[in-house]
Amino acid sequence: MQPLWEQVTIVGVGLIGGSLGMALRKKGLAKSVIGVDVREKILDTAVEMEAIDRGIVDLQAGVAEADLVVLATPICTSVRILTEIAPFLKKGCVVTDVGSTKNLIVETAARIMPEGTVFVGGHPMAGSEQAGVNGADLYLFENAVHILTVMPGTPEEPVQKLKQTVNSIGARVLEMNPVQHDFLVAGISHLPHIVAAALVNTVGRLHKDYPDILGLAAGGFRDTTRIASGHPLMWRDICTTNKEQILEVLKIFKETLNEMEAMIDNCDEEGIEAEFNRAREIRRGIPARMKGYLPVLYEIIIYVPDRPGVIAGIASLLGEAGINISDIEIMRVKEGEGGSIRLGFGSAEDQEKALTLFRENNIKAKIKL
Ligand SMILES: NC(=O)c1ccc[n+]([C@@H]2O[C@H](COP(=O)([O-])OP(=O)(O)OC[C@H]3O[C@@H](n4cnc5c(N)ncnc54)[C@H](O)[C@@H]3O)[C@@H](O)[C@H]2O)c1
Ligand SMILES: O=C(O)C(=O)C[C@]1(C(=O)O)C=C[C@@H](O)C=C1
Repeated sequence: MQPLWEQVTIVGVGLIGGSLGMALRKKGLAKSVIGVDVREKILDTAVEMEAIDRGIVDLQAGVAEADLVVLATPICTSVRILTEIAPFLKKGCVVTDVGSTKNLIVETAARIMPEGTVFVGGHPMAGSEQAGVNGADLYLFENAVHILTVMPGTPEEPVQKLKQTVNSIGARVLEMNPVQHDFLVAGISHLPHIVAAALVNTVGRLHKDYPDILGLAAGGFRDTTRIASGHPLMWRDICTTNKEQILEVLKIFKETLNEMEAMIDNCDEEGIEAEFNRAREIRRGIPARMKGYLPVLYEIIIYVPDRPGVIAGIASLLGEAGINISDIEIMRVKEGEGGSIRLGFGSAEDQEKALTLFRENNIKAKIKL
């Protein structure tokens, strides 16, 4: 692909910045990708992981020649860095960010961006609980929604270039204003993190008197609390820069919790069942095959004996039939006996073909709904 940018500078080559650098380089979207971070060691790792072409610790020098700057540090740091770099940006430079909240940085940009430069806020709705460049993933943005907060009066050409960049790394652009963005993500992203942390800390309190409690954690506790392992500093910045919106959704959450508490207290069987039914229905509304809005995987679960070479056998069976495996996970295994494997395919057609193939070969298989 023809490079869209001469030089992209990513400030903060961590999980998101590193993943973005990998995707930009892989797709040939920039002639060079420069990384700026606080320590040489991080930059060396980023070069080794092919996330950047070259690293530089000096912020001013790192952005001076860039025609696209991406701020990918914790949000309060990005706001501070934007203020610091603004006077040194070259004419025509486009600045975007990946921060989880948008009001503060968009307001700051409106005040300080020099004439001839453009700021467009960004937020990829993809990530993980890991932090740092070692957690970066070339395919992190594949099928993810990438929100852009394009403000009225922003020149069309840089916006189009940015949209093309986002689309080229496999994500899908969704335009939103920062106020609406911050309220919606308070509900769909920030509340879950706060609740997960509160859940873990509640069990932490029990842990004092019942030290064995963590050993009892099954799928439910693990599934609902994965994100509680996220970077505390990142989440601190999210909470402080989205205070009002988070407080608003927390109020609704507490009301919901209080209602459930009352139902349980009153042994209101009908009410409890209705509440769980409502939750089940709403959750079913999340498109099952989608991360964000685009289709991702068509999945099958197979049950196989625990024997050396089983996975290789499955892979070649599918390979010979021209079916590509998009994702594979060993779900459960009893050593020496057998286990279940989840396989993901790129289309319903491949899923159907694979199911037939497994059944023809006496491999127990079912579609994962
Ligand atoms: N983690 C996620 O799931 C996720 C998802 C979407 C958006 N975001 C947003 O992306 C941003 C980055 O998050 P992350 O998860 O990649 O964090 P991270 O901790 O993995 O990476 C941040 C990087 O910024 C560097 N950094 C910190 N201060 C710096 C400074 N002053 N100058 C230069 N570099 C500096 C750190 O060394 C680190 O390499 C945050 O604003 C976050 O809100 C995160
Ligand atoms: O950990 C994940 O799987 C994430 O998608 C991280 C997540 C989220 O849960 O909403 C967290 C913060 C971001 O701003 C975007 C994404």
